[in-house]
Amino acid sequence: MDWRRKMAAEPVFLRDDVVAGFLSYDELIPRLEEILGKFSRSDNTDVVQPVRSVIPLHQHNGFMGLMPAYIAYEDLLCTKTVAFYRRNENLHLPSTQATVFLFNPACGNVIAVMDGADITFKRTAAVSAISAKLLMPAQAEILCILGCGHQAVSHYEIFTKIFSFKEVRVCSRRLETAERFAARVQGPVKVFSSAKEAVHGADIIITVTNSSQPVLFGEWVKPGAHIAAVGACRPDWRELDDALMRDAVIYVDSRHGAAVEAGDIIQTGVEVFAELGEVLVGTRPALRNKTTVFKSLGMGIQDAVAAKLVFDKWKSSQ
Ligand SMILES: NC(=O)C1=CN([C@@H]2O[C@H](COP(=O)(O)OP(=O)(O)OC[C@H]3O[C@@H](n4cnc5c(N)ncnc54)[C@H](O)[C@@H]3O)[C@@H](O)[C@H]2O)C=CC1
Ligand SMILES: O=C([O-])C1=[NH+]CCC1
Repeated sequence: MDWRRKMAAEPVFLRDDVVAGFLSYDELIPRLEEILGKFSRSDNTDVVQPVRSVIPLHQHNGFMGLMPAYIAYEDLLCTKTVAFYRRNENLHLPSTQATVFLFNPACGNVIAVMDGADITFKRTAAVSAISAKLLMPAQAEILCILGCGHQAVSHYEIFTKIFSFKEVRVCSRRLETAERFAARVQGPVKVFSSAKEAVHGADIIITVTNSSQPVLFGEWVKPGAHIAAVGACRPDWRELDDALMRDAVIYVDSRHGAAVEAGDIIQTGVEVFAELGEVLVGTRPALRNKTTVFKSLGMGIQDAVAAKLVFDKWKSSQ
């Protein structure tokens, strides 16, 4: 055969239900803690992840991001493409459309293509849960989730699985979305029509909206609360107001990512106190007694470790 036509083995394609079946929070959380810690070490050379490159698709009210990552000590090479379309909400399609590619790092050929929806939902919620483990008040009784879409579901799942709250509250832009959410999830939840009332007295607040304007205001927030701010991942999008950003201690997943993408940080000019990984490895403290914000943007290394868990499970099932 002509050497120029020689092909590597065909990649396997793993559908969303297959990926979901192989991805558990119990395995994901320790892997995420490990990789976040390694990423944030000052002597890190092993975990390579450029800031996501993004193409805005103004005509469709969306954007597409490319999220490559290489984890040298595991020889793990991965890329996710992720698109986010606000309009999909009205079309009853997931707003996030993601595909994960795993490569053979020795030759560059693709070994697996996976639907990336479940990976994106679960790893994002798992990282928020890690932030809460480190930063929420010791006696956290009330959890409030603002936004009732796909991320809200995975966040509800993991937060109610690993913590016990006296009360879980939700509020979305439309009351019927919050009511649909409450009917869908397994477990108690109180639906609110006002965000201000929903967050009153909450110890932990998760913002998972597709809003580009603040949905959470400092004057509503109980001092000492922890906020996991998951939406607003564009430099011109906001979820939190200036007062909250200025009063809180700010943690991020990646300082570089935050400086380029986090509207809440860029527009207020506040200083980042620490990366979550720095807290995990003990080089920066977890200031649990202060009001804390974890500004999450999502990282390619999170997708990479999740995809490896899925691929290894799939391989051993063959
Ligand atoms: N940090 C990370 O790693 C990731 C962040 N995201 C971001 O998370 C956000 C949520 O994603 P999905 O749940 O997939 O989107 P989705 O479209 O499924 O849900 C968004 C929800 O926000 C609600 N909402 C919009 N404006 C609101 C307001 N003012 N108050 C309360 N609720 C409001 C909508 O009604 C909807 O229920 C998006 O901004 C997305 O870009 C998504 C993936 C990963
Ligand atoms: O990390 C991720 O997959 C995303 N962050 C914002 C939109 C999608």
